[in-house]
Amino acid sequence: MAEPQAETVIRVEDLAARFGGRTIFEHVGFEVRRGEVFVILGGSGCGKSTLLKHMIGLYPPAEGSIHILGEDMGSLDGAARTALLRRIGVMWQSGALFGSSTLAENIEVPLEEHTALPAEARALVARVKLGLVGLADAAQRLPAEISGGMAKRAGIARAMALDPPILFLDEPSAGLDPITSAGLDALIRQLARDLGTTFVVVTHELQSILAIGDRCIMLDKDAKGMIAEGDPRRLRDESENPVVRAFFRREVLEAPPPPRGRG
Ligand SMILES: Nc1ncnc2c1ncn2[C@@H]1O[C@H](COP(=O)(O)OP(=O)(O)OP(=O)(O)O)[C@@H](O)[C@H]1O
Repeated sequence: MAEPQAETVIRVEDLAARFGGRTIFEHVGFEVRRGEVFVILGGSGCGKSTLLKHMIGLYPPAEGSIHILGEDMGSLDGAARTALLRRIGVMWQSGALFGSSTLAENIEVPLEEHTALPAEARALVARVKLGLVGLADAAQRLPAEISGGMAKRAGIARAMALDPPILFLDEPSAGLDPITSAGLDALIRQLARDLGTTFVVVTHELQSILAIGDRCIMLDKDAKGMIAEGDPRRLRDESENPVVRAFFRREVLEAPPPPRGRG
């Protein structure tokens, strides 16, 4: 969990996203602090992925600004922009591994692209990163030979290859069963705690939000913007916004039943 006064590593101010004149959201503003797991949540189509893509510089803001590690994303170009982008890691929903390369080779790709490390050092870094996500024994396997949960872990290991202080995860639980998803949540918390990595996680999985999120924001399609910000457990218990309450309650009802045969 982040220190109360931890440094701000991301500052989003009055951000608007529009496509062809259509507003997806506007007046979005929040801060992410070093070492916390920050969750972007909301129903389908509210703009979670669009916000993430703005934060990693894939889309220019229609209005407003995004500062990452003190740098204004919008004002950087060329080498300064590349240098900043190297300091953030991204794991896309699918894991997006290269199918014909082993897991170790997958992790070496960003090292080959962005560093002058010799082959033995790259191999060593790949082993360390796979060890961090519990895949030390799977280094020589191909993506087709591993489970969905392992592919997500490998995707996180690859996103960590260059030791970024901030990691963005797009729907990490998508396509996973509840037990595998809970294991991934535990890994995310462990990495945040042990390495001090800041996580920004896009998800609409309530169990994950409550398990990993120090703080969150909730986007809403109808409001075209943010409708809540804060500790997700407090929002669940105390929010007076009916949409926020419905979001948490609906999904609680959809959660799997507790195991039978106890008590
Ligand atoms: N490049 C784009 N051009 C035009 N419209 C886009 C583009 N990217 C996203 N949109 C639109 O923005 C809206 C929000 O999409 P987005 O994928 O960000 O939502 P989301 O909250 O991540 O949804 P989900 O949970 O279903 O993935 C959608 O209506 C989508 O069609």
